[in-house]
This record gives sequence, structure tokens and C-alpha cells, in this order.
Amino acid sequence: MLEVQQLAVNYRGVCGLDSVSFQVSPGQLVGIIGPNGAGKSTLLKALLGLVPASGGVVHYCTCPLHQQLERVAYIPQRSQIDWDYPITVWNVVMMARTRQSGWFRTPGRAAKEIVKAALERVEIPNLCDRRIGELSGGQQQRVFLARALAQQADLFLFDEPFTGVDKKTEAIMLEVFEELRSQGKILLLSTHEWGQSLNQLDRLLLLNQCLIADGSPQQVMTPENLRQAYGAPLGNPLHQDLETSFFC
Ligand SMILES: Nc1ncnc2c1ncn2[C@@H]1O[C@H](COP(=O)(O)OP(=O)(O)OP(=O)(O)O)[C@@H](O)[C@H]1O
Repeated sequence: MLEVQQLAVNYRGVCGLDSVSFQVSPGQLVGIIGPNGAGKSTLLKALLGLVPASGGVVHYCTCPLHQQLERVAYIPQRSQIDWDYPITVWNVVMMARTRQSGWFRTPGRAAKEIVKAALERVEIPNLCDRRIGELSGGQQQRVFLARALAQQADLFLFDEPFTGVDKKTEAIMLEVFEELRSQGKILLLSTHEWGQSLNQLDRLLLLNQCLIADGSPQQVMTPENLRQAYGAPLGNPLHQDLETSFFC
């Protein structure tokens, strides 16, 4: 069980997150939605301690999460990754095994098998010798999904995994998420996706600095909650699009 209590982040006077509390059970796929600047990325980073919390606690299996980061796979937003870094696909995915094999040791056969299997699962074994900067956006996302798989984590945090990916990559991602969910893993993903794809999620957290709603997609995506999060009154074309895309 992941337990988040009154988590808050303050960026030198700018509120990033305001007293957010929720719990996630094993085997749940949870989406985090909200407008730009709502604190979705901040929430994922604060869970890991990548940004300092000004308050609150994050426990996983009753112990502080920051003491067991080896159990967490984090895939940041595309814009946070240096795609010009001269590293091959194979080595990016192998980084997931470094903690086990040690930074200065040659990876063993078991680590290589895990990396190979992860690349095969996301259908890019043929790209293993390519540099990450030479890949398409969808291929790049698959590399980081493979790295997350190779880490064999218990908790997966994805920051906008669907941004810039094609339907094929999205389908592979959703299949992998489903497999992880059925293995009892916890998955949290921030998204700007709307429409029927939200129904794939067990739960949604609707954020706008504070947690506006937490429940099934149907419970969360109500006109009143959307108004509260996005601030647009009914009659605003943007707001109507959002509602239409979900409720049709
Ligand atoms: N490093 C930082 N320094 C100062 N303020 C920050 C920093 N990172 C985020 N913020 C602020 O914190 C708030 C939440 O930002 P965050 O990036 O978490 O939102 P988001 O929901 O992920 O947005 P988006 O959908 O645009 O990616 C915003 O007001 C943002 O300007």
C-alpha cells in the first residue's frame, strides 16, 4: 500500500502542491489529471523526494518511500531527458540493473537476459545499438518503458507517458500497464488524455494544487469537478469539449 498524507510542496513562495492525501493499493492503475501547472509532475517528484516537500509523509508498505527507492521505477516527462546524451538504447535499459550489479562491474548473464526481455516486450530489440537521440518519440518512450520493466520495481511512476506517442506505442504501453497491474504492482501516471482511454484506469486523482476529486473515472469526471479544476464555466467551448469527450 502506498500512503500519502498531507503532502505539500512550496517552490519559494509558489504553491506546487497543497496538502494532498490518498492511498493506493497493490494492483491499481491510477491516473493523475489536472490543468497545466496543477502539480501533477510535482506530485510524482515529491513522492520520490526529487523536490523537497514542505510537509506531509509518503509511506510504502508502512516505511518511508525515500528509504526504498530501489522499489520505484520513475519515467520523467520527455522534456526532462537529455536526448543528445551519447548513450545506446541497450545501455539506457541496462542502467536499471546497475543497482544490483554495481556501477563498475560488467553486467552478468542474468542482467543481460532481463534487459533483452524488456526490449523484446516493448518490441524494439532491433534498436539496441542505436543512440537514444536517433530514435522517434514513440521509440524513445518505449526505451524508458523497457528500462522501467528491467528495474523489476513494485511501484511505477510515469509522467505523461502518452505524450508524443503513436497508437501502436500507446497500445503496447497499455498492455504493459495491464500486465503490471495483474502482477499486483502500483502504477501512477499523469496524463492530459481525455475520452474513453480514462476508462482503462482504476482511479483518477483530479488535481489543481489540492486534490479536488479521487475515485473512479465516472465519479471524478463530473461537470462540477471539471469546473473546479479547470475553472471554465459551462458554456466555454473548451470545457464543453472536455465534457463531451468523456461523456459521449
Ligand atoms: N522548479 C520549479 N521552481 C519553481 N516553481 C515550479 C518548479 N516546478 C514547478 N513549479 C510550479 O509548480 C506548479 C506545479 O507545476 P507542475 O509542473 O508540477 O504542474 P503540472 O501539472 O505537471 O503541469 P503540466 O501539465 O504543464 O506539465 C506550477 O505553478 C509551476 O510553475
